[in-house]
Amino acid sequence: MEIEQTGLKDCLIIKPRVFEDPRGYFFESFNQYTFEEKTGLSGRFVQDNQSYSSYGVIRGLHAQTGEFAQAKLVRVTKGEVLDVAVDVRPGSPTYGKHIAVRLSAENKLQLYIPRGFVHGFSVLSETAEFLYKCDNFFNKASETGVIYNDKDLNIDWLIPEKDQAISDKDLLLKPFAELQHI
Ligand SMILES: Cc1cn([C@H]2C[C@H](O)[C@@H](COP(=O)(O)OP(=O)(O)O[C@H]3O[C@H](C)C(=O)[C@H](O)[C@H]3O)O2)c(=O)[nH]c1=O
Repeated sequence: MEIEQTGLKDCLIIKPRVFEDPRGYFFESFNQYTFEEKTGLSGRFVQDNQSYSSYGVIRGLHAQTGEFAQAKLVRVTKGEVLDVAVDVRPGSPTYGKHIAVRLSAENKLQLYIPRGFVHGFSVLSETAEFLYKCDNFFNKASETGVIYNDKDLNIDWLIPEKDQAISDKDLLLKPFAELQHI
């Protein structure tokens, strides 16, 4: 697997080694030993999640706070998304900066998002299947986030406003300026 830095400390783009042959392809979507050896980060994940969304859906920007903060290793197994991670780590030199990367079943790229980031994605294809590993368990009481169209973050989700589909829950998320540190 190859690691690409994003400019946000420990937020990494991961390109797995894909073995192709006349039957199709094979790749290790996760190997704890290889992950830890290549990244120098903990590869101890405790929960796998999967979501399925249609074109125009924007999920996020979400995080869990405090002792339930989560690092995530995200990938797409059907379709394509624009995956966005925003650094909100206390004292980070890149506080408020974000990375946006296209993840797709085609490119098989993964994004490792450390604890202390809010995370979201927009669906660029007709549908998208989104899988991710978390290094901490779900804890509803610890959920927080930033509204997807925050003016300070000014994220380009690559989805025309008329096509955007946002949950009522996400419409209630706070502005970035009001977010307490994760
Ligand atoms: C996240 C989560 C949710 N749920 C339940 C709670 C809700 O009744 C239902 C849907 O949850 P939610 O609307 O929060 O799902 P998403 O909007 O996809 O949330 C995720 O979206 C962004 C992209 C993230 O990075 C987070 O991991 C996560 O917040 O699943 C669980 O039972 N376990 C869980 O770990």
